[in-house]
Amino acid sequence: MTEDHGLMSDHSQDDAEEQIELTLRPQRLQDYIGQEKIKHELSVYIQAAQAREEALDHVLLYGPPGLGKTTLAMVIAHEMGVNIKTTSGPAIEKPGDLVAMLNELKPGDVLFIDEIHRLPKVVEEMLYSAMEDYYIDIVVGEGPTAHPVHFPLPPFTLIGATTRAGMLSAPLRDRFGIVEHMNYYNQDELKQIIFRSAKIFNTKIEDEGAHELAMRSRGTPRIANRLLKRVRDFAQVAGKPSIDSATVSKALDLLQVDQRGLDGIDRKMLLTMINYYHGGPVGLKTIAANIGEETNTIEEMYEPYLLQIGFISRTPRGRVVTPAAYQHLGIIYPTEK
Ligand SMILES: Nc1ncnc2c1ncn2[C@@H]1O[C@H](COP(=O)(O)OP(=O)(O)OP(=O)(O)O)[C@@H](O)[C@H]1O
Ligand SMILES: [Mg+2]
Repeated sequence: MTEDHGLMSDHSQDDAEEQIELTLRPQRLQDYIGQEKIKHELSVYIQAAQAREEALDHVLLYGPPGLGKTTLAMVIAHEMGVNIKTTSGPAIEKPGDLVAMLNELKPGDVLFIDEIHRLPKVVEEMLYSAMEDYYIDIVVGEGPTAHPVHFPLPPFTLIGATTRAGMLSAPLRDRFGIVEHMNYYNQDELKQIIFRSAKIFNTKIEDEGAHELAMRSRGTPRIANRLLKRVRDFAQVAGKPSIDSATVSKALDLLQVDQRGLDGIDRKMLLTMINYYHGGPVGLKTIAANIGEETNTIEEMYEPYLLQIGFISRTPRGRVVTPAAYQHLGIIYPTEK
């Protein structure tokens, strides 16, 4: 089978930024940093499927944005030695779009659907039989000439990515044999990712610089890589031969990314809860309305990290700001609430 990973099917892939993104992406499981439990499990399933000469079971990857779901899907295809076609839930508007994608699959190929929770219902329902028994039934023609056509598919692997598994309907979720929860990366893993990316960028970064950057990257490789690019610019303009921790601090202070990786919106959210609601409990909708963000954005992008580092907690009555967050923000925790 060829090495076409279907990358060219994405519209914006030809600009330089995207090219760098491609080189940044590890190709093999062994180059994929962190997520040890997931990698271990996948390597077993991949070896077993290969030995049986079968397609890998369908895989659902869920977790906050930027943790490497797309990258992992490509790694899986690469390890299986098959092609990957990539698309996303919102891009598949009608059943015909899905049929066109499925039609291109060869035995064992991977179909990657990002944001799979955003598939239209009719398309999702077609996936049920495609995933379970490798066929789809479509209706061809209209009115009196309309007739059903049974359309067999080659055995294939669907890899779905979503920010929250709870957003998938039960019938869809149940059809994934392998379900993996992606976790935030620890400092050490982020440092490794930063060193790896720096090497690809042909940039030198000192150990302390990488450490500082890792601390401010929200446990997220995509953020680490993005901040690395910006910090590199600052170091270059300042004429530094390598990125040191002072340069990282200075650049990220300017970018308003603080020492725990919180950005303006995180701080606005915490401060709103503290200043207007005595630190909570506050309902999600109230927070969203106050800071002018969608509830979804808060739930998928901001809240998981704040929960992870213990800056907020969830109670049945709403979100609560923790003493650790007060301390981080330099605000005295009210003794009486
Ligand atoms: N484990 C990893 N090791 C090395 N680099 C990684 C790893 N995970 C992600 N990256 C890098 O981080 C960036 C973001 O990864 P990717 O696009 O796969 O994230 P994602 O989880 O699919 O994000 P989203 O959920 O927003 O689509 C890429 O540049 C990728 O190379
Ligand atoms: Mg992605």
